[in-house]
Amino acid sequence: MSECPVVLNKDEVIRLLSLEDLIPRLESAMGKFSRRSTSGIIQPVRSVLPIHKHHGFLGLMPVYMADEGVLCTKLVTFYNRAENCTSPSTQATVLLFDPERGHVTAMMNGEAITAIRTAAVSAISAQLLKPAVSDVLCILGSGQQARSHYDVFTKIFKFKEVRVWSRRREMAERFVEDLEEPVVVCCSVREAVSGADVIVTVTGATEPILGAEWIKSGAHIAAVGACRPDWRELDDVLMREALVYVDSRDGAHAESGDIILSGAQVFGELGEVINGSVPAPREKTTVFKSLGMGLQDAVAAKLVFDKWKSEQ
Ligand SMILES: NC(=O)C1=CN([C@@H]2O[C@H](COP(=O)(O)OP(=O)(O)OC[C@H]3O[C@@H](n4cnc5c(N)ncnc54)[C@H](O)[C@@H]3O)[C@@H](O)[C@H]2O)C=CC1
Ligand SMILES: O=C([O-])C1=[NH+]CCC1
Repeated sequence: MSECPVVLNKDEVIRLLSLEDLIPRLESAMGKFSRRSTSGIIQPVRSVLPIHKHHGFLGLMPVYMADEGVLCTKLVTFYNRAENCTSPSTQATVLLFDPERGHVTAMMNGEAITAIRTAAVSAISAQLLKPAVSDVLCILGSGQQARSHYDVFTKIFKFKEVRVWSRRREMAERFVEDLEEPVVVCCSVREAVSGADVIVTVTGATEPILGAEWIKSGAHIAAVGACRPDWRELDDVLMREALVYVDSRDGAHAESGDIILSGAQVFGELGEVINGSVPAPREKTTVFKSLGMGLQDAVAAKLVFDKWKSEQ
């Protein structure tokens, strides 16, 4: 190693990563990614190594953005484990490299990056696809992603009501205890999503928990969990009847149980909507099936590192 990398912990990443800077950079990078041949971005579908014995996975998410001079990879572990386990179910480290010389320039906490960039991408999907009048936000799940989605969505949008459901009610109650604004704790998914304009699914579910029959026509769903080809959050009818958008078609066809097992057609990539090459009819029920891309981590990590350098 020719130089020692800068090491940034979770608090530093949170301090250095501004949502205002992140969102336009993500839009621009995802738009560019969806232009493929002219994009100058190399991002293979993530390699995922199963850790059978412990119900977990190790994902490797490299990306090279030639025009931006960004070479990056995230290493992420994610587990499907009991709620009483004290370790976070998603943990990650992001490495930035010098693309010319090959050494690592920065190593940073990837949990913060994963939480913030995933919520920011979901917010971009909601900005483009949610109903013109969106008063009610519903969050299904009460973990790390639930919190980052709550923070980002309530910062960017104005909802009249926010609801949360968690499989164990006490987890939802604990979730709302930390919040300054009132959030309604719901007893069932059906109650939580009924009449909601925007629904975020951020659970560790492996079977569908959200059915088409409970959802208001025209709602927008940011479906963030179920990142394995045999895991589900949404039922077949919802997947087949909604317009389904993804972050990456290749990723979705390789990794999304909601898409693979329902046989749903992908209507477009979020980047294509950003580019204006795929329509975004707000009156239709829409699903953004998020899987996460190395590109999103790279954009966030570069922002963090550039900000850190500007302070030296
Ligand atoms: N699309 C993306 O870019 C990313 C997706 N994820 C995925 O998002 C989901 C949430 O991640 P975290 O918030 O980090 O996890 P977490 O463990 O902090 O929260 C998971 C939540 O799901 C609930 N849950 C677990 N099993 C369930 C089940 N069978 N039915 C209903 N609820 C259940 C838990 O009670 C908890 O509220 C996971 O599936 C994770 O793999 C995580 C990071 C990025
Ligand atoms: O993009 C990401 O980091 C992940 N997606 C699913 C689990 C972790």
